[in-house]
Amino acid sequence: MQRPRFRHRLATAPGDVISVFRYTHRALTLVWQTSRVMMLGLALATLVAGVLPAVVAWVGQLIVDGVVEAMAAYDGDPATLPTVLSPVLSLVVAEGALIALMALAQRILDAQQSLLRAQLGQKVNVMLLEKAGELSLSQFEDSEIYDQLTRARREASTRPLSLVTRTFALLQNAISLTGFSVLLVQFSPWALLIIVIGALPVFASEARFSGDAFRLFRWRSPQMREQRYLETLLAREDSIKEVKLYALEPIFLTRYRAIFDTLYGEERRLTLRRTLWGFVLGLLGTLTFYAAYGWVVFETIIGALTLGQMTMYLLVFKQSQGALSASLAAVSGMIDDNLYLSNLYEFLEQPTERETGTLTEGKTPGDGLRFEHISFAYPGGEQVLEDISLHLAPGQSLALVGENGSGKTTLIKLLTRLYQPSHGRILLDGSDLRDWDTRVLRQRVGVIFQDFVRYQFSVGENLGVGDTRAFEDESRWQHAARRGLADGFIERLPSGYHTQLGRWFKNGQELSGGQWQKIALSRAWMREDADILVLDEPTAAMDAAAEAAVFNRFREHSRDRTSILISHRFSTVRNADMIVVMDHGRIIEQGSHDALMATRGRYAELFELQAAGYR
Ligand SMILES: Nc1ncnc2c1ncn2[C@@H]1O[C@H](COP(=O)(O)OP(=O)(O)OP(=O)(O)O)[C@@H](O)[C@H]1O
Repeated sequence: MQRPRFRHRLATAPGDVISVFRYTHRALTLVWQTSRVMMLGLALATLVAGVLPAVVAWVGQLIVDGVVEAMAAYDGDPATLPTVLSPVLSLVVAEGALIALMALAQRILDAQQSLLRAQLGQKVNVMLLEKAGELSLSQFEDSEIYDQLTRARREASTRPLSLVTRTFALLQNAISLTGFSVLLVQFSPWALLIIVIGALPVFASEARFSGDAFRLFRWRSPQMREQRYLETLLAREDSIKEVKLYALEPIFLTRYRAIFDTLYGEERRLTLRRTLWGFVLGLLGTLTFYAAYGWVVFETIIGALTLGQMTMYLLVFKQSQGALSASLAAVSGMIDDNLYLSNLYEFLEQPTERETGTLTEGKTPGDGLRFEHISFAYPGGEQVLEDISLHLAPGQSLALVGENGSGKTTLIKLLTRLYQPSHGRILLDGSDLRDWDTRVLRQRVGVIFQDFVRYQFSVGENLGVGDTRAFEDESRWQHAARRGLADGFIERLPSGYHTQLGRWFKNGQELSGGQWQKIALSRAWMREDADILVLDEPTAAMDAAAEAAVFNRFREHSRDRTSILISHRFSTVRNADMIVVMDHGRIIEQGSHDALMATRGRYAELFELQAAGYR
């Protein structure tokens, strides 16, 4: 399979370098909102951990000079030993205590970070899921938005904390550096310059490569998604049956490997370049350090520095170099985090369509449902519904028939406002669906789609999802199950309504296709307030006796409700008050069974065909 190659350095506008920090403030706010106490704790521990190294270096100098002085003062008389020793020893104790304090500050920092990481990960994931809930169905079906969501879920939950940690690391190292600079400047201001010059090239190359790494991450996210999908196919119980029977593993695995090979190739190229440049430019740092080393040694030999000062300056040189490169690494890490956060915020800022109106009641209650010249095309797709007009009075039953793909389910998606018509309008009780409060609207409509969800929950909860207010109400479950004719088999299950369904969790019980459909039907019956019931091929998996029983029960309970039934079985369709025959998105015939049979059109033809099949 030919796959596009990633080209490094796609586009970096000059403004990017500054704008790259635009999310730092937001990340800080996010962490602040998550836990003020911990953020303050982090700041304090950072300050302590930042100041201490310079103090330790200074005490170190005092110790060495103290030792030299004590050596000179000690005249061999053991009686004077305590007086000579005690100042130096107390300095040693002080340094030990400082080191212990530093270790404590570091531990506290680590502990706070790991707790904050957990809290923030959860917070960002909830933000992402809440946002996902606000997206419209067409946004969900947009592969770019889906990519953004996947990328954000994979990376972004750890990035806000990482950004904050790095901001603090930068502060900590900047504080240490200031301390070191105070000491170093006394030696020579040039020494400072040498250190800065040594560190800059590595930083520049790191910043550049992290930009490249991010662009690579973005570029490959569709392929990563494809890989995840193949993993799902190969490792999940609902697909593994077919994969095994058709012996698909080799094909899927080959594809899986091919994707990896392309991605890995790009990653290797980048890693190699990054390592090579990191090493070469890092040598510059080592070089400057040893130049400074030579200089300090020289100054000590000619007597300009004491031995204590030499030890201190060498330590300070080493540590300031460390602190500087840690600061620069923090900055380049911050650039990195900002890039990944840009992805998170791009997703969170995706405009969502205003989904809801305010109406809770129509202008002319009792008018029922009206489709007026409805046309519709899925985003980026062709027209699938054309000029559909229909009126359905309360209590009437409608059956939709037509070939596969003729637009029946799409019509229901428009009725439930999962999509908006491209032209025309749908009225409920005289008011446009767009003006209805979607929550009220959806409470009035009970729908079971062909591809209803088989939740890996208990039986009762699988019914309860039909009405969130009665999600855990066992008597309502039982009532709904009786209407959907599911009560019989549910009561025979090991734990009745509390039996876990599906195979993902412990003691899960799998149901047959027909049993699942009865669960779905009962779920629709949970909607007691719904005055419009829609069943999209609800009985395709049931045996003939079960189907007949379901429809008798359905008619009995839906007498005062409007019902819409989609079915390919004409025996169930014939009893509807009105039958609508669809073809390529248009209505080609409509009327009662008898009227349609009398006109001897498409309906009559299809009905005869099915009837002949049963004879
Ligand atoms: N989410 C979607 N995005 C784009 N096109 C879609 C989508 N869902 C359906 N379609 C297209 O819309 C057309 C109508 O599909 P629809 O599901 O409404 O048909 P149907 O009459 O319910 O078919 P069936 O009897 O097979 O259930 C089909 O051509 C299909 O390819």
